[in-house]
Amino acid sequence: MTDALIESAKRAAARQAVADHFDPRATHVGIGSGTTIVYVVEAIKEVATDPTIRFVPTGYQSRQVIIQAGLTPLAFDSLPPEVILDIAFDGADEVDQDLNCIKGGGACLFQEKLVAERARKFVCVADYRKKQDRLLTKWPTIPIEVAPIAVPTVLADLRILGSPNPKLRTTLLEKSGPLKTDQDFFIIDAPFPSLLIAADVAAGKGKGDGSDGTWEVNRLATAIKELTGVLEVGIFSGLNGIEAEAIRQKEGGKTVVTGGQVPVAVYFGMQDGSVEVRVKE
Ligand SMILES: O=C[C@H](O)[C@H](O)[C@H](O)COP(=O)(O)O
Repeated sequence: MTDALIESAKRAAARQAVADHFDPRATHVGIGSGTTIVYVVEAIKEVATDPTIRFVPTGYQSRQVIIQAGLTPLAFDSLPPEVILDIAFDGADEVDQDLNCIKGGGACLFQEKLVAERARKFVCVADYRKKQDRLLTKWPTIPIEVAPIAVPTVLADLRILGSPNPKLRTTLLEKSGPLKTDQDFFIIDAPFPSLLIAADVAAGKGKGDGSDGTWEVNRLATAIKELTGVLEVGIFSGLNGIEAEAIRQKEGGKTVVTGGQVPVAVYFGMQDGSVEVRVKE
């Protein structure tokens, strides 16, 4: 398993995701963070001819990738309230059978969630290492963005929720101290046993509410998000953008539907050079 193989898997997945989902008539496009998104931007650059398209970044690195490609960034908080992104692309650290994702390996989960939820369609691109049936199979921890002053409390609360050894993420050079996010917050990485999907709970594989040591994806995301001091949790679960919009329409636009954070499709670049697409069954 060479680095070159992983990089070409990312590039292949990115090219196919862009070919299938990027419409050159788009006006606003979300661009995520990480190493895989670089190949997405590379592929978009080849087909985006309209200079008025605005690309909404999910943080500092993402903005640099957009600028270096000669595309035009637009800050998330400059988006007029009525504007919905035509599409958002991003990477993922691990994806389960239901397309729930762990994100935040690069500490950008908060802005990534804002952008994903603002998009009509959210599409993820990843290499074969990220394709699993359940979350926390190979990727070891849930990234959680936390207010610095709340770190000791949140660490203690996570242990109570069943995380054996949650840790504050440091920079690569450990002596430089905790890693700071684009919001000047910190990241806690919390391990948990591999997460159940809703069908596992229905099949009696565990309660999924933490009481028997098992957690279902949505329930764990909610439990962590409720801890005071947590800005956002790196579990993207629940509805996708199309499902969230369908509920909004049904309710006459009056109901706030939190969600739309799950991708409509995930493109995995495989070891043999093929690309596998996972969509909701
Ligand atoms: O915070 C970072 C993001 O969630 C990334 O999208 C994720 O870590 C995947 O990154 P990469 O494409 O480098 O594997």
